[in-house]
Amino acid sequence: MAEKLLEIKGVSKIFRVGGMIRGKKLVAVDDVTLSIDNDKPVILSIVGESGCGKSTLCKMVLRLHNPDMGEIILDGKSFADKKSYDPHQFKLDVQPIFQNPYESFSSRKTVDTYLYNTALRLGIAKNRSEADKVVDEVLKSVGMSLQVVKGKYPTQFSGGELQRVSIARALITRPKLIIADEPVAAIDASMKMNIVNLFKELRDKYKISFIYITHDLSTAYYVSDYIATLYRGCLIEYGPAKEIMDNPAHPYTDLLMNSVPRVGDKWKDATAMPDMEGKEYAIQYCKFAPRCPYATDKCRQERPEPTQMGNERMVLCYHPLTEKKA
Ligand SMILES: Nc1ncnc2c1ncn2[C@@H]1O[C@H](COP(=O)(O)OP(=O)(O)OP(=O)(O)O)[C@@H](O)[C@H]1O
Repeated sequence: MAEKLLEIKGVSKIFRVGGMIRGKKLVAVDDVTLSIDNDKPVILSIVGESGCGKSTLCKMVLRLHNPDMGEIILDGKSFADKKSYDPHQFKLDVQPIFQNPYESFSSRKTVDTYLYNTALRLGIAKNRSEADKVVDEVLKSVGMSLQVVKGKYPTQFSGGELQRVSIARALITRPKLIIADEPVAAIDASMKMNIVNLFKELRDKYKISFIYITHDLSTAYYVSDYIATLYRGCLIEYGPAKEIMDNPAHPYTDLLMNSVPRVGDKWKDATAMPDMEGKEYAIQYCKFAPRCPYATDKCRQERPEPTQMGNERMVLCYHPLTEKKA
C-alpha cells in the first residue's frame, strides 16, 4: 500500500472558451497540489465560490477530464501510466456521488435495479442471492434496508432518502475514496446534516476518505478534517478544517468565513463578481489582488509561492492574516 491514497501534483486544466478563432484560454484549475494519506481516512472539503474550479478538479480525479499539466496518482499508480492503471480497479476504488439524486436514477426504473446492476456488473456479487445480501448490507449502512427500498421508484423517496440510496450504491464496490460533488445542494436544509453525518460514520466504519465539494460552509465546518480553498482555479489555502475556519490565513478565506450564516445557506452573492471572472482567471500575479484589502505592489506583480505554516497548513499569500494577528 502506498503512503498516499491520492496525490494531485501540480495539476492544471485549460479550457478554450468562445470559439476556435477569437476564443481565449481559461485556466480552470491552475497548478494545484494536494494529497490524502492512506493510513488515516479523512473528509477533505473543497470550498470556493461558483466557478472556482472545484468540479473540474474533481472530474480530473474521477478521470472524466485529463489534466493538461501535472499528474494524479491513486494508491501509488499514476493515471498517466497505462500499464499500472487498471480501469476496473479504479471503478471499485473511487466512487462519485452527484448533486441531484433524482438525476442519478431514471424515474422509470425502481432504484433497487441500480443497486443490483452495480453489484452484479462489477463482480461484487456472483448471482442474485449474493446481490440480495450485498444490497441489503449497503442500504443498512445508510440507515435503510432492501425491504424498505425494493420495488420503489425514485419519486417515492424524499431527496434526502434518495441521496442515501446513491451513497449506498457507491458503497457497493467498497471504495477507498468517494467524491461527493455538492451532495447536499439539492436537499432540504433539515436533511443536510444527516447526509454529512453519514460521511463521518462511513469514514470511521469503512475507512473511506471523502472529497466533499461544497458551497455550504457550515456543513463543511462540521464535517471536514481538512479544507482546501480554491480561488479562480488556484489552491490558495489548505489545512486542518477547524484551524482554517477559526483562523483563516488567506484574506479570501477570511471573506468566505465572514459570510457563513447557518446550515444550508450559500455565500452571499456580494462575494462573487461574475464580470471579473474571466479577467481574474487570466491574471499572472495574485488572482485575488484586485479584490484584496491588503494587496501591495508585490501582489500586483508576482504570483505568490505556497508558504507552509506549521506542518499541515499552506497559504498562497504574501501577507497572510495570521501574521497580522500575531
Ligand atoms: N467543459 C468546459 N469548457 C469550458 N469551460 C469550462 C468547462 N467546464 C468548466 N468550465 C469553466 O471552468 C471554470 C471552473 O468551472 P467549475 O465547474 O470547475 O467550477 P465550480 O467551482 O465547480 O463551480 P460551481 O460551484 O458553480 O459548480 C468556470 O469558469 C467554468 O465556466
